[in-house]
Amino acid sequence: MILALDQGTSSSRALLFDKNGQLLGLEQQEFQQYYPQEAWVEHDAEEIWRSQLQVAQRLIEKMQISPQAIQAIGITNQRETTILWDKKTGRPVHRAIVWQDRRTASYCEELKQAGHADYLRQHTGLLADAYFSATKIRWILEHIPQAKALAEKEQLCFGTVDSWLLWKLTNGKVHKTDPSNASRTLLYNLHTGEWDPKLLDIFGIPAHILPKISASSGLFGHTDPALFGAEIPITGIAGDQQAALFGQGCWQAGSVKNTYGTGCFMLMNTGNQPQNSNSGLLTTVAWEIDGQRTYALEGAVFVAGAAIQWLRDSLRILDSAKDSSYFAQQVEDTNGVYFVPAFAGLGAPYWDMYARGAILGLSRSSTKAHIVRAALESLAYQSKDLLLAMQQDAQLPLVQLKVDGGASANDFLMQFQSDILNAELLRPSLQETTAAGAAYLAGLGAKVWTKSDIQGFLAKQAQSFQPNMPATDREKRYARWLKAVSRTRNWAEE
Ligand SMILES: Nc1ncnc2c1ncn2[C@@H]1O[C@H](COP(=O)(O)OP(=O)(O)O)[C@@H](O)[C@H]1O
Ligand SMILES: O=P(O)(O)OC[C@H](O)CO
Repeated sequence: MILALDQGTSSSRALLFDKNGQLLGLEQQEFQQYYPQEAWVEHDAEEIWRSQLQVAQRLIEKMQISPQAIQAIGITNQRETTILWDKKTGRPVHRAIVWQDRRTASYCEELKQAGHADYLRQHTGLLADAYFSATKIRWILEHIPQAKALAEKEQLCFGTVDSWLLWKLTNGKVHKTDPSNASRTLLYNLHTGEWDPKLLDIFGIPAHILPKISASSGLFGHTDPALFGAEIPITGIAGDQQAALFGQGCWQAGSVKNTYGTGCFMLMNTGNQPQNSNSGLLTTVAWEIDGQRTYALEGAVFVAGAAIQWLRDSLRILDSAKDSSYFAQQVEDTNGVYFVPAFAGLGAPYWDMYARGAILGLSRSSTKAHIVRAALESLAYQSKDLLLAMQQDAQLPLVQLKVDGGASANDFLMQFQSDILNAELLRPSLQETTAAGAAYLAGLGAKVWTKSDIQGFLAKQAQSFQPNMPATDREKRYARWLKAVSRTRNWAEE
């Protein structure tokens, strides 16, 4: 059996897979989001750890399995989210600064003005944007005196969520990450596969706080026996979007998946060479296995399912995210309402840190159902923005898209997505592809499975959504979406 730990932005999950790659059980726990200031987003790193440990322990108890039966653990995680902790006590020096947090936007402008954007682009495949970890690390070092003092004594550790969980699982024995997570920090050189000294210098980050980088599949360490009653090897780590790419079986160059979670993330496998984007996409490591790195092009949308969460938790017009489908289908269309959920600026392909959310086209006849429908449609429009950029970079027409993530359970959304893209969507029967990807990497790393075993698991039935919207309708709606997006641009610029 393989245990996958899937630490997402909205919840922590633990999933058990049997020797045939079948999902045996799942435990999940949402945790608190903190919004201390406009466009700041934080998590309590201790709560991330507690919730992740609890779901794993609960699952083992519920399934009534012996911890010795777990052959390996795979970790997958929300990426970029930044945690700094005291090496001696293991206590975080600040709340985790979440990937969506925009507090370092003005510093990113300074980076651009200082002429660093080209170096960043060429060596990391990323942009000078508040999304990535480096500017968040710098912010903590500058604003939290304890962090600075610990750094001076070489007693400070940095990690993305994978490293933090690994550290806690091994009781402080292992400080490592994998290339898929490292490639989201703005500190990792895509070509050498190492932390880049010039980037560390630009950001003023000491090298000794960084984790060691190990292949995504292979032994990272063993769990402390006090946690589960056994020393379980941790043999797979990947950022959640790359894990989903792996879990969807997108192993060949040119294959694409889109994940609908808190955000939306479209990734295309580009093979063993990093490919530059001319269309606002990111170049990233997909995974490293057996000394071979695979790369991907990625389009990232910051707010997707989170817009539905906002309707539920802030506006309180939904009892659950699932209900969005019911309300959306109470009306034939949005009656001209467009919802641009740029709560955290706009990611790919716009990269506008100062865009902010808007609901446009309201009239006296607008209802809750129109707004809910517009929110769901915004996930599909944002994904179309990504796909067009990807097609431009890859020079390939895309006819089929593999989909997954929490919001992909919404049939209304999937049909609308297929219509607006004019492409077939394939939703696998196992929707937990992120966790499956982590389990596969761990299973390979522990030599429980071979690649061909995993290919056998992947050949399962998928549900297909076929496009069914007249071209003129599709084009008209998308043109209105682009107009709506243009109205949100640069809103918060000082
Ligand atoms: N049926 C649904 N319709 C629309 N959105 C949904 C639905 N179910 C879940 N979501 C949204 O999907 C997100 C959760 O998906 P998940 O893949 O678990 O996210 P993450 O990995 O980011 O924590 C939430 O933002 C939630 O609002
Ligand atoms: O938690 P998710 O699934 O929304 O994924 C978050 C991404 O990894 C952020 O880059």
